[in-house]
Amino acid sequence: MSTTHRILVADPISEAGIEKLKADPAIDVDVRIGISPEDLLADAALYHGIIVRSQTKITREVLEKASNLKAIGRAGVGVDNIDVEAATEHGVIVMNTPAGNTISTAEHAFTLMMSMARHIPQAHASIVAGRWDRKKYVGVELYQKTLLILGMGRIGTEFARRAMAFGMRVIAYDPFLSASRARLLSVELADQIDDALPEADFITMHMPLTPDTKHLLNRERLTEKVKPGVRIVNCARGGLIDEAALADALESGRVAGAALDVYEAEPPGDDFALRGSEKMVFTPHLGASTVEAQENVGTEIADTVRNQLVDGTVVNSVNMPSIDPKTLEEIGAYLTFTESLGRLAATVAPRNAERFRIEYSGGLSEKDTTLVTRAGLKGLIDAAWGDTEINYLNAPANAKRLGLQITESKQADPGEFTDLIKIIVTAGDQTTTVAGTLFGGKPRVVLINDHHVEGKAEGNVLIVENNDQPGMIGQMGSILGNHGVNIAHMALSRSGAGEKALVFINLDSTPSDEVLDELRAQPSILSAVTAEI
Ligand SMILES: NC(=O)C1=CN([C@@H]2O[C@H](COP(=O)(O)OP(=O)(O)OC[C@H]3O[C@@H](n4cnc5c(N)ncnc54)[C@H](O)[C@@H]3O)[C@@H](O)[C@H]2O)C=CC1
Ligand SMILES: O=C(O)CCC(=O)C(=O)O
Repeated sequence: MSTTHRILVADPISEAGIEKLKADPAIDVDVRIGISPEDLLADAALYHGIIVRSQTKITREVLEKASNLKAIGRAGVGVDNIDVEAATEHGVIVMNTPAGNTISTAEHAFTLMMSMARHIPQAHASIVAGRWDRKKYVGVELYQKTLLILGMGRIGTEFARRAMAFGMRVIAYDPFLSASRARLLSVELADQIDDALPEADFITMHMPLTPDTKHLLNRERLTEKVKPGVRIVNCARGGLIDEAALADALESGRVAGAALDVYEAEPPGDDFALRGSEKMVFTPHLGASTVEAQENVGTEIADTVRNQLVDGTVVNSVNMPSIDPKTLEEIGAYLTFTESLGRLAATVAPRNAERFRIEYSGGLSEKDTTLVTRAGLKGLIDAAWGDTEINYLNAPANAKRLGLQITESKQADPGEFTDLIKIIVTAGDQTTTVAGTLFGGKPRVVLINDHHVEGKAEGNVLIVENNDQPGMIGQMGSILGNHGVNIAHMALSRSGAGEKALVFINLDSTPSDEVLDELRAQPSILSAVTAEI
């Protein structure tokens, strides 16, 4: 029976995007534009997917109520209206449409720069008011001026192309931009923002708002570092500029003008210091508001959220590595198996694990194993801490919360296996190792601490450590048989004759505590643990 996935469209997206969802039999779509925060909280549990632009806030509170939610789609770039950390903790994938509005936003920012350079909005208003102010609105050319681009990503790059066509010298400041990429784009790369600020006649900002970028243009930079007479454009995020400091810098004349599409508070409140300034150009967050950009992001986000819910595909996620159907097929077989290994490790390891190390050898060492590691972690945390809410997405965040350190290593040489996955769990000075592989596609446990076994990594398992002496297998078999527990498969291992031995038993049912107590009471049985892996 096919499942229907219910998607809420909470903000306006293109009709084409909504039509795509409506036409899909696997999707049940609710279009509730402008849904109130109260209604969103009340109905959050109804939805598997939610699509937003920037109006609807997906808060931690909403995520706590949204017990069926799997995916949030943002028709646009910035995800500041979504509590991504809370989404990750709740195992909800957040995806956006990074490229769909790049051109529109770059064109809008460029338009703001030109309007500011030539006082277009002020001159227009003066005509509307019945004046003919030809002397008042003398502008400046862009030609041969120096432009500083702060944030040379998609939009910054498109802005640079347009600026060069106008004959501007372009400097880029972006800590993540390599020298070779800067050369390729024909821009000068600034190592330090403060070295570039005194050179720029124009500055444009194209980076996300993060704790590092908040008030990047702060009071000191706006009043002491920028070139006197600079003009500034911000079409990225409001908090990048200290608006109060900008108002003072405009007042003093250090900054000649500024053009904003984004604000510290949206919409700006009554206390908005810049509102009355003649040197300002404003638009109400219109960067992505074109027919083309909205068509792009609306259809793209509809596909992205639909594909995630229906096929498990992850693209353009801000909190999860991308996974396409081909990779999913390549590593899919290892996911459940590695989760089983994680559960097994939790069963054999002492409580309060502090470190989780996963080693890949052989063919797997060449693949993207991010999700496989998360699968192992999920199995361990679920079995050791009883956290059934754990999933591939929130496993690393939960490991951090539990104080569990994670390391991953890879080596090409697989030893005697084609692929080998080893999980090593450490608690204090105790270390537990389990390893497994796929034999002809069948999951097998091949190592438990220093015991080499060949156990089936599935279902109910019983692991018994005992002194190697005659009659032990019969003893275990009788205890299990007396309690009606049937053995499906058994694998034996011993360090050497008369030393310690390990028996890995697959059972048809879960043995009771009574069975385990009876086994543990045998003088030659050193330990007996059971798990459903
Ligand atoms: N006004 C509007 O309607 C729109 C605004 N935006 C905003 O524009 C911004 C840029 O968008 P894209 O170019 O698509 O993003 P992007 O991710 O392609 O580029 C952002 C760039 O900022 C750089 N960066 C990060 N931290 C930095 C720092 N501390 N200093 C300097 N550079 C830093 C990154 O390395 C990256 O190259 C985003 O904040 C986005 O939310 C995007 C679309 C529409
Ligand atoms: O949805 C919108 O119009 C806002 C676009 C935006 O700011 C973004 O994509 O980051």
